[in-house]
Amino acid sequence: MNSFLPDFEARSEWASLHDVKVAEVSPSLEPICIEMRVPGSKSFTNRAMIVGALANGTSKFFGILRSDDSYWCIDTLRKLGVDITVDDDVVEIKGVNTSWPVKDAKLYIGAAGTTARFLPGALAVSSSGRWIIQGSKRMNERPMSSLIEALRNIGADIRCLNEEGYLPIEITGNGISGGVVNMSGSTSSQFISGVLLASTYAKEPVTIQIVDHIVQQSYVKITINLMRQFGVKVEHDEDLKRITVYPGEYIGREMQLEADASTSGYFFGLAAITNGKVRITNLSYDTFQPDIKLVDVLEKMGCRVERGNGYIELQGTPHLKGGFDISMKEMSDQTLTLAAIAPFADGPIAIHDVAHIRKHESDRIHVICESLKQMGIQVEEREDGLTVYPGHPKATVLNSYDDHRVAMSLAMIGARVPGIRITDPGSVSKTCPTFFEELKKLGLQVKLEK
Ligand SMILES: O=C(O)C1=C[C@@H](OP(=O)(O)O)[C@@H](O)[C@H](O)C1
Ligand SMILES: C=C(OP(=O)(O)O)C(=O)O
Repeated sequence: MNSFLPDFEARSEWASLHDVKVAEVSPSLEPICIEMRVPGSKSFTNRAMIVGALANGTSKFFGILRSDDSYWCIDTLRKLGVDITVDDDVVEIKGVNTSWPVKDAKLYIGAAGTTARFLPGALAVSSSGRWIIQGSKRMNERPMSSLIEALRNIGADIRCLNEEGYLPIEITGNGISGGVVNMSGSTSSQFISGVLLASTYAKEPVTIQIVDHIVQQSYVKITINLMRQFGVKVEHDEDLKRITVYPGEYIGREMQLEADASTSGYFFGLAAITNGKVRITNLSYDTFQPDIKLVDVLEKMGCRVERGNGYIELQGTPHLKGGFDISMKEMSDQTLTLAAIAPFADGPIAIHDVAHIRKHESDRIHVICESLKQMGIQVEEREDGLTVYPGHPKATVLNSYDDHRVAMSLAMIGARVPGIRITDPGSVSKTCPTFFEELKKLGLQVKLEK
């Protein structure tokens, strides 16, 4: 694994640390005590872009995330001929009402699971055009088959160009019909979101029946909520086993996007392990973003959480409680955050139900286990999770494996252990190019080596 090479092609103009080889992180000399804002949510940004582009009329989004994932999504939509103006974190987008002006293009979507899973349906609904979607090396290895199969079942014309079920794919715009489609949600919730987003433009209602369970159901709720806010009728039962979308159209509108709860998790985690205090002033507990629930876990571990009106404050503790089992299925992007916090707790923490994250930006279960072991921490790796035992991590050089969450989680350990060295720290640019700048603002000592 040490010969691992990042895929630099997926780093965009919005990435940071282009020529930085190593970031060394060491503890703050003062207790952490900060009020901060976090960048916009990746999930909201890329949904909003695609819905805004499909829509009838103009949309304006405030508080977008500027990162690799959103850069490639916007770049792709521009290559499709959509008129998009970006001014700092505000975007204006002139919807094309499903008629993409550029009818023939090769579209590079970088490493973004969201764009990879939301765009195919958005293209398939068009009545004409032929496009190729290709992704980063890792995105080309990540699963797409349930999505492709489901879209084909409602009439989409999609051809896999290399291996069946993977990018690159060719999509021919021929409209979609509708009907009942059975889907599995156990690999990725994004497949369900991708079919839902397209279904607005089917000729007949589309009903998705989930044959098993949806990992991270909340992301499907975010999709449904957004579709409704853009004027589309969606009905579902209580446990999201059956969801129906009625034919309609998205109507362009203005919208303030939420801050990223997943990014916030690292800063709450930093307060937790240093007995510090972090208040995030543009995030509310009242959100569908599942990762907000990390604060509940940290509260259970002894931290004090204030869920305010438009802010969340977390005060750490000198004595973090461990000794519990937890299912992270519903907030699996925080698995690595909790695994990095776990050595500082007073008992083992066993994380379950996250087998699907082996198919994310890296094989996350394996990578975090290897990294913790490298620091001398005892871990047990299981197919669906891991157990981390209390210990004293040793400073060492750690690979980020081109995975933003690996880099950000391991960097947190530097808040307690001087000299944690992370190679290719620029991988954070997928969702948070400013991460190491923020660490400095918290008081951590960060050295960037070229
Ligand atoms: O829909 C979304 O915005 C997301 C869904 C989740 O993916 P999976 O359901 O594939 O795990 C999550 O991990 C990802 O970061 C964002
Ligand atoms: C899994 C993630 O991203 P993606 O949207 O590429 O699936 C993530 O951000 O942790």
